[in-house]
Amino acid sequence: MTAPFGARLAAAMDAYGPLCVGIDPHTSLLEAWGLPDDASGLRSFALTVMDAVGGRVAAVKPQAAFFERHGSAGVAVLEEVVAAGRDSGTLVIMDAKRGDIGSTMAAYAEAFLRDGSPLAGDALTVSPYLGFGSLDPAVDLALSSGRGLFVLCLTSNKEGHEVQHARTDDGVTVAALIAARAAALNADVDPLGSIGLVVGATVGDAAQRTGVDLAAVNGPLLAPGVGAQGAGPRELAQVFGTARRQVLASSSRGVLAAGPDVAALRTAARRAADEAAAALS
Ligand SMILES: O=C(O)c1cc(=O)[nH]c(=O)n1[C@@H]1O[C@H](COP(=O)(O)O)[C@@H](O)[C@H]1O
Repeated sequence: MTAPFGARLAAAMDAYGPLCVGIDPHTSLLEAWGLPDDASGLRSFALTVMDAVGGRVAAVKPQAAFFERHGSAGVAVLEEVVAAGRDSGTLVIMDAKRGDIGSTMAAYAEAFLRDGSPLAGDALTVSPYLGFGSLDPAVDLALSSGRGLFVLCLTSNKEGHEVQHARTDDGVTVAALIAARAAALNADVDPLGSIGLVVGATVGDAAQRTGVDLAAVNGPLLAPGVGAQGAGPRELAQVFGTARRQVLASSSRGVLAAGPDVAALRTAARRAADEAAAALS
């Protein structure tokens, strides 16, 4: 029986530091690495990143869009990344941000969270903006298979405010509602629940302003926005306050820009992990 995702992530963060390396093979990065903008270039890029950081960081987060844009050959590379994560003992957070009505969500859950599916990593990013309850099939399958979810709560982009900071008739913000639903699913789990939230490292004091109680979530907090989007150690410490031990900082371009040299990628990932650890200790 696989241990729950929350426990596996907590152990990985203790061992390697609170950093997730995002695998976002942008056209501009393929070019900078001297690779063609096709499935062969994508494969070389993604497997070089796995070679550099596999077994050395807590998690990797392949961004599905950059694989899907190469069609079925790109999706096959995404499957190889999932397998490489499993082989190296590095957790794979599939960043596909799925969200749909419940009956369709069940099919997404089968694709990304079911044992034996080639696209099933250890966790999946999901969007709750069709209603948190629409995610139930993913919640159920994640919990029963030892996997996790990261539910978008306070995203790193400024356009997210209009939805996430909006208030219900009762005056509660949408973000606070989402955080409370995740907290209920993680109640009493030790050391960390498996239903995490996405809270951008760039959001400043948004958690306080929206009434989101991050510490009460008792689950992992994926914090993208580190590096290329401008957040650093100071922002991490400011945004997360007393919830720091739950945070998994995420950086994609900030690390990937060091490639294609494997040693340079390793050094960049180590530096980012050490900085995150210092900021969140
Ligand atoms: O879910 C995410 O990972 C995510 C949520 C969010 O609020 N903001 C955000 O940037 N992301 C993702 O995190 C990655 C950020 O990449 P960099 O800006 O290059 O570090 C991209 O893959 C985004 O899709």
